[in-house]
Amino acid sequence: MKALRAYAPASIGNVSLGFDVLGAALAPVDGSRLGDEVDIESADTFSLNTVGPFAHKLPGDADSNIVTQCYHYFCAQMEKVGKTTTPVAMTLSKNLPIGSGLGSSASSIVAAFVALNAFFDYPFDEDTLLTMMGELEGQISGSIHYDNVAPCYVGGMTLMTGATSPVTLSLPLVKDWYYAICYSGISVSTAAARDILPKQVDMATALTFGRQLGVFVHALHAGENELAASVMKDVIAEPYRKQLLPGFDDARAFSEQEGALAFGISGSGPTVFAVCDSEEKAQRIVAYLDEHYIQNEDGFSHVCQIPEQGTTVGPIT
Ligand SMILES: Nc1ncnc2c1ncn2[C@@H]1O[C@H](COP(=O)(O)OP(=O)(O)O)[C@@H](O)[C@H]1O
Ligand SMILES: N[C@@H](CCOP(=O)(O)O)C(=O)O
Repeated sequence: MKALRAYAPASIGNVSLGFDVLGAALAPVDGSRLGDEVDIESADTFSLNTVGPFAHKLPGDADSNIVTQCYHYFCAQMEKVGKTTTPVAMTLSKNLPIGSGLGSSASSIVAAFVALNAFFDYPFDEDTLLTMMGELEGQISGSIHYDNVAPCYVGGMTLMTGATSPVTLSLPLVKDWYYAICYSGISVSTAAARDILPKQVDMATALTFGRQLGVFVHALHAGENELAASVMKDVIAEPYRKQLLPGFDDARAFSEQEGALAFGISGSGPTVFAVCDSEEKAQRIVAYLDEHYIQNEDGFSHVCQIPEQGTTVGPIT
C-alpha cells in the first residue's frame, strides 16, 4: 500500500524589508529538522491524526485543522479538473509552535498539499499548488500572503510576483550568512498582528520600502552582501509589532553589539532573527537570546541557514 511522508520547513516571513512579498526557508545547521510532517495513506474514510510536540495546542477537532481543510480543498480542485480522489488517512506531526512567526500554519498547509499531490500522482503543477496554498493560508491568517508558503514549498529566499505564473522568484543565497533565530515561547496571532497595522502607508514610507527592496535584489544578484544587509530594515510592521514582543529592543541592541548585519521580527513574531556573517557570531547571539529573550519552557533557538531545498516527499521507510 502506498504511504508517503512530506516534510515542510519553517520559514521567515517578510525578512524585515519585504512585508508579504519576501520569505526564506530555514534549516538548523546542526542538521535537526524544524518543520511539520504529514503522512498519507489509503483508507476507507478520511481521517486526521495529530502527533508531535505542539499537537496539544491545535484545535481539538480534526475538522478545524488546516490539514483537513487542505484535503477538502484539494478534492474540490480535483473534481473541477475532472479527476477523482479516494479517502486517505493523514497524520500531522506538529513540530512548529502555533503563532510563532515561523510559518507554522504554512508548514502544515504545504506539507499537506505536497503529500496529497504526490499521493494522487502529481495532478497540479508548482504554480497551481502555490495558489492553492496561498488560498488556505489566507483563510487562516485573514489575508492571502505567500511569503511563508512559497519558501517553505520551493526552498531558498523567494520574492512574490503578484502574478499567477510564476507566483514566486528565487533570489540568490548568501552562502556565508547564518541566521540566529529565537522563538520566545509566547503566541502571537498572525491575524491580530495584521490588524494592528495601519491600512495605509505614507509617501515617505512607500519610497523607502520600494528603494530597499530594489537595492536588496540588485545587491544579491551583484554579490554585494554588505549592501544587501544594509537595507534589511522593516519600515512597515516592526514599529507597530515590536510592542507585542517583550525584550525585543534589548535583543536587537545585543545582536548589533555582537556584529549582526541585521535584526528583525520573523513573520508576525514573536520569533526574532539576527543575520550574521559567521556561525560563531550567530552562536553567541543564540546563547544571549536563550537566556534573555525566551519567556517560558516552549521557547527555543537555533542557528540556521537558508536551505536551497524546500519541502520533500517520499515513501515512509
Ligand atoms: N495544522 C495547523 N497548524 C497551525 N495552526 C493551525 C493548524 N490547524 C488549525 N490551526 C489554527 O490556525 C491558526 C494559526 O494561527 P497563526 O497565528 O496564523 O499561526 P502561525 O503564524 O504560526 O502560522 C490558529 O488559530 C490555529 O489554531
Ligand atoms: N507577511 C506575514 C507573515 C506572517 O508570518 P507568520 O509566521 O507569523 O504566520 C505578516 O507579517 O503578517
